[in-house]
Amino acid sequence: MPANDTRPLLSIAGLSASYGTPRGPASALAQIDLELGKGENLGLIGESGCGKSTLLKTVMGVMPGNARIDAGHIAFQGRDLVSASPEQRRAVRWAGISMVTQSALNALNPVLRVGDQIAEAILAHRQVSRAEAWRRTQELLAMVGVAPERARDYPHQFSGGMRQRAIIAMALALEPPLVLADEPTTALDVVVQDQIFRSLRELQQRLGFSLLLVTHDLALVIENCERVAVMYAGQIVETGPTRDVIRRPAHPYTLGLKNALPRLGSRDEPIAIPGGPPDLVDPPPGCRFAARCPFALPLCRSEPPQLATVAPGRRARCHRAAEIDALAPLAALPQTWDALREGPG
Ligand SMILES: Nc1ncnc2c1ncn2[C@@H]1O[C@H](COP(=O)(O)OP(=O)(O)OP(=O)(O)O)[C@@H](O)[C@H]1O
Repeated sequence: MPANDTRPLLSIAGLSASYGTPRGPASALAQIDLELGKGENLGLIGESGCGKSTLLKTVMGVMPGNARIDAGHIAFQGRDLVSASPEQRRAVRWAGISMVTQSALNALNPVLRVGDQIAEAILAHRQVSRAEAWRRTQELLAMVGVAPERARDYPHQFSGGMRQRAIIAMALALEPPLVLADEPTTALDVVVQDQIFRSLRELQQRLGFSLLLVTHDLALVIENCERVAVMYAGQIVETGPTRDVIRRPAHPYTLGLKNALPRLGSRDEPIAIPGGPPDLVDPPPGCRFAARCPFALPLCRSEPPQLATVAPGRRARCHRAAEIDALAPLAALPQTWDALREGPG
């Protein structure tokens, strides 16, 4: 991409995807619009099953066999990946877009030395000698905070944190402009998690990659991502600068997520959002959050809201987004959600 290119690094527009299931297609992603600039960090949050991993796998081009893209585009450096040939896709994978997943144990081959696995990734994409690939591997391990001589170890000789660092080294091996991270530190304790994120940020300063971070941990997003996208039942319901979204959510679901967090310095109990997500095989005709939303109107149950700009740099998918300042204080009250628990009407 030329240095003066002002296009976003990644631009997802109208992306819908589904999984084939015995009951019919499950709408796992619906009309996803998302942009990520060069060097930017975007956090993707939302409850389990909302489609975060599906979105990353779709961008990476590693969807399972029963998944299909139904509509939309994923432009990476201005080129559409949805219509790209398998060869073009392969060329982008790892060299253009790499992925760090939650389970380093599954991502590393237990019978190969860690260093060999990283060196192989380099040799598969770059015209370099084995010696050069090995030198680069040691350099990469040092960069992520693993002693280079440990390159000769097998994965089982590494601690969980070291394995995760090795996976990050592998993801950065070809210096891709975009790194997708799916709960990269969830299995690790908080101290190791902090160390890994510190290294990631340092590496980012040196290498300049963009990061799309999937996590259920809002604190990680607040610390590491300047922008956040909130997902619910396969849709983006809100995006914007992290601080603004957390401080003043523009969507009732984000208000609910905030309530579910333990509040620092407060004796108030976290408030859970009652109910569960809709059936993705037969999603509701209106807003996908309507059944759990204390502010839903008849319109919300019949008309799907669009992801609309609500302030500069901020978008929300809610018919009542304009009234959110009046609704927010109500959302902080447990009885608002209790009414929903007792059933509508
Ligand atoms: N291979 C599959 N076949 C059918 N349905 C699937 C498949 N993989 C995921 N799903 C469904 O697609 C939806 C989105 O799942 P996905 O794993 O993307 O969510 P997630 O937000 O990443 O969840 P988690 O935080 O638990 O990882 C869920 O309803 C899930 O059950």
